[in-house]
Amino acid sequence: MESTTQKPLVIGSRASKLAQIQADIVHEALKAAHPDQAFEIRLMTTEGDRNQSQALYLLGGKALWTKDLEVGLLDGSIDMIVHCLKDVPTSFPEGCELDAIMEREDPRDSLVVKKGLSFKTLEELPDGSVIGTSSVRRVALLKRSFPRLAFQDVRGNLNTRLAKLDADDGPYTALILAAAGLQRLGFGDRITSLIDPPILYPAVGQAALAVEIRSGDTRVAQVASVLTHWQTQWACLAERACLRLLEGGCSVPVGVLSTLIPNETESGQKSATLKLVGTVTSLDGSVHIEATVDEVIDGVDAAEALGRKLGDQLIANGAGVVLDDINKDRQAKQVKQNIPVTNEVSQ
Ligand SMILES: NCc1[nH]cc(CCC(=O)O)c1CC(=O)O
Repeated sequence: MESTTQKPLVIGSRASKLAQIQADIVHEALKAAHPDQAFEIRLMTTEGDRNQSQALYLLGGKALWTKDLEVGLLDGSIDMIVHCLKDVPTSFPEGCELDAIMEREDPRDSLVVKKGLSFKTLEELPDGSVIGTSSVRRVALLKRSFPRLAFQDVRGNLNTRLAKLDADDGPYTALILAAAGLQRLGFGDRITSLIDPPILYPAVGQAALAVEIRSGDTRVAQVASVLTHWQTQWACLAERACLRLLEGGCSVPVGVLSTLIPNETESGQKSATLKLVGTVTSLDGSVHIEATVDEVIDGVDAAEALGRKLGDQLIANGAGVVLDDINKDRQAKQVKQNIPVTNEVSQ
């Protein structure tokens, strides 16, 4: 029985503008589904927000963005966390688990050209143009197709990055940003062009929002489950299973393009054909490994098994060498700069 006298459920979120918009999306959907349940949003800054100085590749740790919120989840000050699924590590701290996954928006990355410049596509950019991105996946894949372009780290939330791009004396000609984030933030008009595979394969989980809860909190799990879009959930859990397998000891520029086609079944039992194209690319773009799997699946377990199969295929096709090199490169730089050694990267 739900009643308005029940204590409000607290939705935790980072405090950036994008994170607030995402928390509002979740809040509105939950209110609509549970009119008698009260909710409130609690905003928190995370280590990732506080430390804007170092390259994400070296700083590592997607947990930078999630840990402070997870502490709140575990101490009961919040009941659920809204995340971009892309930023959620593939394994959770003890006591936390992934719950809902919402319908995915456009998973593609986009080119955002500096205001006042008329270039429309990557092809049109002059040699040596500086592309701002902090994602090793984007750098690796773009170096492969556009070795004549230059790449430079850019940090900060989306608003900050766009301001850095447009600054008169700024170094960047263009940024690469997820279309979904720009659209949610109302900056869809800044998308100069969308970048399709095989130029850029999306990051695992890109463009899907997700909710993390306390393990075994059946009440919150039940409340939040209305948010789940099963087609997105199956595809994204498969992608995450692939990434988890590849991370075994190291972290990599991984891209995955998922295509899920629901099957008509007479029994009402859900079923779908899921095709996954996975990529692992060396940091300089010189080695590029691909694999494809395509199967009929009947649930999340089968989705995850298919994701692991994709990971195994990538290893069989030679991804292991790329993974080892990247791991060594990162560790050497971390040691040199006195940064704690970690194995996670920004996607
Ligand atoms: N790493 C930051 C981040 N995490 C999720 C998104 C985009 C929105 C999404 O994938 O849901 C972004 C910005 C970007 O990559 O341009």
